Amino acid sequence: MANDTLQGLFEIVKARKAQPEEGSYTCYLFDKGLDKILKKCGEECSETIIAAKNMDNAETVNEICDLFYHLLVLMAQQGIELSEVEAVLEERRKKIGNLKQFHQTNKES
Ligand SMILES: N=c1c2ncn([C@@H]3O[C@H](COP(=O)(O)OP(=O)(O)OP(=O)(O)O)[C@@H](O)[C@H]3O)c2ncn1[C@@H]1O[C@H](COP(=O)(O)O)[C@@H](O)[C@H]1O
Repeated sequence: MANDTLQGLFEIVKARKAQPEEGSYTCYLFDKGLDKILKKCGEECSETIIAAKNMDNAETVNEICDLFYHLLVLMAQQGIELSEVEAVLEERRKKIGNLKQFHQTNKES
């Protein structure tokens, strides 16, 4: 579900890059270029931290959505596919499982 939502948004972001559209905020970011996109990622990250420190979950969720969106714009800008991120996460998931098993085995012996 979350995967489909991110994938759907990413498809729109990539479509904006391929075919600029009037009034599109995404196109505005691509026009400005990498430095602007990186600045926005930094800002949204800071705003997420502030919202979380304020214990405001509704605001934190909003800021996480802004951050996800800007990260997807960054990925499109750099030619990174969502499948590359998923593949790394999937590899890590396997490794974490192995590590737990390793600690468990060591404790028992
Ligand atoms: N998910 C988002 C999304 N999240 C955040 N934002 C924009 O990110 C900006 C963040 O707000 P800020 O106040 O930090 O920035 P700002 O002052 O508006 O802009 P800057 O001058 O600082 O760049 C807002 O303008 C939001 O509208 C988004 N803009 C677009 N999308 C989605 O992207 C898709 C394409 O949108 P368009 O490119 O606008 O057609 C649509 O499906 C949208 O839902």
